[in-house]
Amino acid sequence: MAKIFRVSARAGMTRVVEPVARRLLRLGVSPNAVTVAGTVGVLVGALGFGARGHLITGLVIVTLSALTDMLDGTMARLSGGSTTFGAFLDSSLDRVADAAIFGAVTYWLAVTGHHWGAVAGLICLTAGQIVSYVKARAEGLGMTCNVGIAERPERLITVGVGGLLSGVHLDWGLPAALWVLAVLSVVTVAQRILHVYRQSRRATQSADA
Ligand SMILES: CCCCCCCC/C=C\CCCCCCCC(=O)OC[C@H](COP(=O)(O)OP(=O)(O)OC[C@H]1O[C@@H](n2ccc(N)nc2=O)[C@H](O)[C@@H]1O)OC(=O)CCCCCCC/C=C\CCCCCCCC
Ligand SMILES: O=P([O-])([O-])O[C@@H]1[C@@H](O)[C@H](O)[C@@H](O)[C@H](O)[C@@H]1O
Ligand SMILES: [Mg+2]
Ligand SMILES: [Mg+2]
Repeated sequence: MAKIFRVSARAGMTRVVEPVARRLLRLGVSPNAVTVAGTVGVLVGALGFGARGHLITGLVIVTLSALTDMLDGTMARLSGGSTTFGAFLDSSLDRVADAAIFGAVTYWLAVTGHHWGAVAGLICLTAGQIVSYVKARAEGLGMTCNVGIAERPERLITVGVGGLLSGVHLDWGLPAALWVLAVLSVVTVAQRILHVYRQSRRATQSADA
């Protein structure tokens, strides 16, 4: 369900993203520059504003910056210049951005006395990084791992909805969203490990046959 929604959301976003990508390419901006700039934007929004309790300002800056993650790949594809380093940089800086976002909200919850919310934030931070690591490791071993109930867009949107609710003084919003996401992230880790297990078992069976 979330996957179908994501695919159609992505198709819709492409219509907006492509003209911007073409224009940036004409201006001589490289996909790698956009990848780096988007990450710096997330760091400023999350650490400079979110962690200090300016949730709405942080949310706006982080959302605009995180959306550039669709722009860099589109620019690379349009220019026929997708690179191995670009793919590596994109995924690696996504991990930095995710750490800043979940680190920021966890810190803010901890210093404002929402200790159980902070615990959920820590689970989201670590489980989210494991979700990505499991996929990267599987791909490094020649397998695929495009499964899971809480992939990156779902994770960002869920924390974004929580940040929005707490930002308009519904204080339960962020802790509640983080607890939902903590469960979904742990489930995603399990789904991915199971997916890799099945692939490797099939590979062993066909090698034996
Ligand atoms: C209660 C539970 C509720 C759950 C509800 C959730 C349901 C939501 C369902 C769907 C979500 C819809 C999302 C919107 C569409 C997103 C579509 C999508 O799939 O986006 C993925 C992308 C891009 O990913 P990626 O970087 O992997 O792809 P690229 O297109 O860039 O291609 C990569 C390849 O390109 C080449 N390349 C790249 C770069 C480069 N420099 N050189 C290159 O060569 C190379 O070949 C690469 O391999 O986007 C994302 O993942 C970004 C997420 C977008 C969503 C943003 C939403 C933000 C919302 C909130 C922000 C949270 C802020 C919280 C802050 C709190 C307060 C501080
Ligand atoms: O595994 P996950 O974190 O849900 O989602 C991943 C992104 O975060 C990563 O940056 C990208 O390069 C991967 O292809 C994958 O889409
Ligand atoms: Mg990208
Ligand atoms: Mg990315």
